[in-house]
Amino acid sequence: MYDPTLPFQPLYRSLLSVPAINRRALEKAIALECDGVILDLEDSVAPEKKEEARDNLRHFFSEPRSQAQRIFIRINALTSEFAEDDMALVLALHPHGVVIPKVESVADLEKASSFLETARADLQIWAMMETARGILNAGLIAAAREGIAPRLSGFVVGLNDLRKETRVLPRSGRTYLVPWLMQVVLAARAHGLAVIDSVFNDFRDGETFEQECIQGREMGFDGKMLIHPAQIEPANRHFGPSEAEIAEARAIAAAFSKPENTHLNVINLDGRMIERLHLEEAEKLLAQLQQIETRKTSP
Ligand SMILES: CC(C)(COP(=O)(O)OP(=O)(O)OC[C@H]1O[C@@H](n2cnc3c(N)ncnc32)[C@H](O)[C@@H]1OP(=O)(O)O)[C@@H](O)C(=O)NCCC(=O)NCCSC(=O)C[C@H](O)C(=O)O
Ligand SMILES: [Mg+2]
Repeated sequence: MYDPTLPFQPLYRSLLSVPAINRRALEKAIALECDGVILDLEDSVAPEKKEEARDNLRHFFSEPRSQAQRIFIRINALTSEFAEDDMALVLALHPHGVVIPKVESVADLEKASSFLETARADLQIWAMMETARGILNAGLIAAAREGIAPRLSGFVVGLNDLRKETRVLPRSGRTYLVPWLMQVVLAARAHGLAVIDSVFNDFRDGETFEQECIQGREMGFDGKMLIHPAQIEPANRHFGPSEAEIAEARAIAAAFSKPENTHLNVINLDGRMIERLHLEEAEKLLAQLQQIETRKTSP
């Protein structure tokens, strides 16, 4: 069963992007059931509105808000004239993490880390994987977590930028993009990062969105970056454990807890070979379920 001693793994099923310039959306975001919000200072804010958007975030952080949501700030590109002021804001507001757009190299992470030298150790860096160079270097970038960028905690794919640069057309099933998506997942998993699938722009097309969530989950993503509140419920559903997975995890945990199986590493469960690695997976899934249940009841 659920073991409270397992390390705390935050939920990242649904990360909603909220334009920092949109006060109404910022107000609404607090009460939404997404696992996290990405307060966006980059693409959704016009250049002349950046300072007003930063002011909105100062106000947002001064208000009481849900402890259940992870809060990220997406800054402008490190090469832009806005990055320094954005990072100063991040230092002042202490979100859970800062999302760096268009990360292409380890040097980008070094630069981001240097801005945050005086920040609390738990302030995370998340990197957007959304350029051709970024995807090519995904393994090296992820490995920086074990070297010069220990704050690095997650990747978020950005397909709008990646499609623009590579000219891959938006087609059903994301056929030509799948190898690059899998490269990002592989790099993230090799170095213990969370990994989040890209936004889906047609927020009124719920059916295709659900298919993309199913695909993202099958590819190994932890969750999806979202642009609209209507996408939260399906993302939470598809990136959370299904009824069948819960039943299976419980059956595996129950089987290994039987006295006759205590000293066995491999057992026969209804005609299938089950090993202790499956028990670890089952325990992780049940821990995630427990967190989801707790979220429903916590303010
Ligand atoms: C896309 C939108 C501009 C649509 O907004 P709107 O026209 O207001 O839609 P609705 O009328 O359907 O909205 C219904 C209510 O929901 C609120 N709302 C909408 N979106 C959000 C949101 N993101 N967060 C919180 N609340 C939201 C509206 O205010 C309405 O409320 P009410 O007034 O009570 O009825 C809009 O959805 C939007 O701006 N979305 C986010 C855009 C964004 O953040 N873009 C940047 C991230 S995308 C990205 O990162 C791409 C990546 O870099 C890449 O390369 O791929
Ligand atoms: Mg982008």
